[in-house]
Amino acid sequence: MIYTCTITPSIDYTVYVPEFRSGKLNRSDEVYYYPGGKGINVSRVLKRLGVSNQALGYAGGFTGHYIEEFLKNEGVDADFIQTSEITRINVKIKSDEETELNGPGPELNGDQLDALTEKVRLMAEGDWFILAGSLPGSIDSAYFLELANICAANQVHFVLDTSGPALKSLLAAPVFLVKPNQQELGELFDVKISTVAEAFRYAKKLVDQNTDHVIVSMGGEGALMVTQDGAWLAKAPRGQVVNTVGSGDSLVSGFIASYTAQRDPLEAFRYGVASGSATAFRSDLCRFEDVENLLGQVEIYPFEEKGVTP
Ligand SMILES: Nc1ncnc2c1ncn2[C@@H]1O[C@H](COP(=O)(O)OP(=O)(O)OP(=O)(O)O)[C@@H](O)[C@H]1O
Ligand SMILES: O=P(O)(O)OC[C@@]1(O)O[C@H](CO)[C@@H](O)[C@@H]1O
Repeated sequence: MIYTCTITPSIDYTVYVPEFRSGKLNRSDEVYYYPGGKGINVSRVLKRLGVSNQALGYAGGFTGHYIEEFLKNEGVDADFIQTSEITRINVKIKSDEETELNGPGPELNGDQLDALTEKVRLMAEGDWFILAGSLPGSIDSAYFLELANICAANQVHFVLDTSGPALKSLLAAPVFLVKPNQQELGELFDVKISTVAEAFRYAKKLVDQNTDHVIVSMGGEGALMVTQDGAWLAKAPRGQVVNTVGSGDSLVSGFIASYTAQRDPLEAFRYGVASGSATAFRSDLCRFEDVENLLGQVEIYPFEEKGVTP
């Protein structure tokens, strides 16, 4: 079974304005209320790709209720631990640029944390645990490391798509896949990464540490995958960008959907990049047909430290 986990879900209040003017009154006649948070996005895309999974995490208040109802209507299985706090609303402004305003995650007490630990303990060998999205600073990183160690002990594949201080400590545990974007990878090492060669160098450090697959996503430029067996660069397909929110999460979904079916990391990488781009070309997340249509347009090249080998 595949489990996603979103500690900090959101409603993504997505507003299209032809020209956004900061400090002024802006009016929009096109708005959407998507359930968000990275793990939830991963779950929704997995479901669209025909892969059954369960969304775990925390939700509360009227916004939490909205998210649960939305997922139920889409047929996405969810089992959230309830919070007394209202789940955040993140504002996504789509104009000539994309502007985001994300709220904080919930304050969680010991019982709420224990309830998640218990769910992780019950996972079986061969299951997948995808921890995605921001991890509140109010929770000690040691807690997340404990979850990672339970996964390792029970041979549950551990996948990470998060950022910040907790990510740094979590990479001490065995990780099947981590998907930082270029900026998040840089933050891990306190450097600014501006070239693929630099991304390769730091991704390789993670592979040499304890991570099987590192995928560094680079927006419209595509992505770089580094494993013990080599490194590959995928060029993203070109298209009309509508809303890139969730494209990184879709990459993770596409990779896992393909990998669990074929156990072929390169094909999974291709499927992941196609899924990420398919989401960038839609207002909401990608659909199965979108991914299949883009698959043939994802070009993959082996990458060597000197550069790309076409
Ligand atoms: N402008 C774009 N054109 C084509 N594909 C894109 C574009 N932006 C993103 N993608 C696709 O989505 C993948 C992930 O994008 P990105 O690096 O922006 O992830 P991210 O920063 O983790 O995003 P998010 O946190 O919103 O999910 C890219 O590797 C690429 O395949
Ligand atoms: O604040 P976080 O947890 O880092 O990111 C949350 C978020 O921006 O990520 C998703 C897209 O990846 C959105 O659905 C959501 O609003």
